[in-house]
Amino acid sequence: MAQADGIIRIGTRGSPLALAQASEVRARLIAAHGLTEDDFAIEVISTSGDRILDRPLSEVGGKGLFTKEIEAALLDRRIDLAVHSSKDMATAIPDGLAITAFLEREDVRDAFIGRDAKTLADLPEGATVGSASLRRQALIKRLRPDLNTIIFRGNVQTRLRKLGEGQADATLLALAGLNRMEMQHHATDILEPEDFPPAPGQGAICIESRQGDTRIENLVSAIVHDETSIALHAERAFLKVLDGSCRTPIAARAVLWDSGRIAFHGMILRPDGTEVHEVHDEGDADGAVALGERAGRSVLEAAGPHFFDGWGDPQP
Ligand SMILES: NCc1[nH]cc(CCC(=O)O)c1CC(=O)O
Repeated sequence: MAQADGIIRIGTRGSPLALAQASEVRARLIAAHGLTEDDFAIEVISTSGDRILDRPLSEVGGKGLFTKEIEAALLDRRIDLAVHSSKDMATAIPDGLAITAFLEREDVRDAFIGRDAKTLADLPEGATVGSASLRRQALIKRLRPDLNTIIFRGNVQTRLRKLGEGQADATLLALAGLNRMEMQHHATDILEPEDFPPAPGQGAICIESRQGDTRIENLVSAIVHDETSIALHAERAFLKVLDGSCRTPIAARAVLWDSGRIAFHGMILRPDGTEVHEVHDEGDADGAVALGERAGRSVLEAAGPHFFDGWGDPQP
């Protein structure tokens, strides 16, 4: 491709996982278009989610925390495309921006990383699990009400360090992130998604760019993964229906099978794991959004109007 268009500036967070994801996007674009590394600049942007490390995300303002500053850089034209973990993306995208690609999904499952006990079942009564994720805390308490959960913030390396220091007996991390950093040997077990469904979007990288920026849209269209996009549309539609409170633990997994059918599993939980509402449904791939919305409405209805009471104010 001719370089008259200029350097492609990729915006990313600075964590090792974020940088690995940005390099993967760059490598895929290089392979798809015969470009070289010199055609790209990787701009590291610090986000509030990287700076505020002493509070759970749900208290600081939820999902936008890992994306707001990067989206501002897109709107200011300091970068041309942003690489995100889909799991960190709010369902509302700022005016003028759009998700232009979902890449092929990595493993969607959560990994268990234990110090002495190698599996969740083997943890002794009253053991402590570190996690910043409301979903993981609630799923743990549902399966093991005797366990204590403490907040583990920071990037993957920080959390593994805290575990190594003995601040908890175990932690959970997305296997996708460990795989991308070639750190999968830290996992002592893998949690099955039927018992331990992932966060909507887990394991999938997405690219965000300015609406109408056809240079970037054309470039990234070559690396879009259709099946992942369909699954993500269903999972994000489910999330959007439930978005009233970012303190709600929400899990969802859409799987494509039999050329064009989607199997959908969604769940909402009370943060202490004592109440769970889940849905299994299926539908055609071309109705992915409708399937996710229907599943979202069905768990909302099962949960009833008071399910969300008493967890603090919904985020704006
Ligand atoms: N908020 C942190 C975050 N965002 C995405 C991932 C994992 C990678 C992915 O889901 O694609 C992680 C770390 C983790 O949960 O272990």
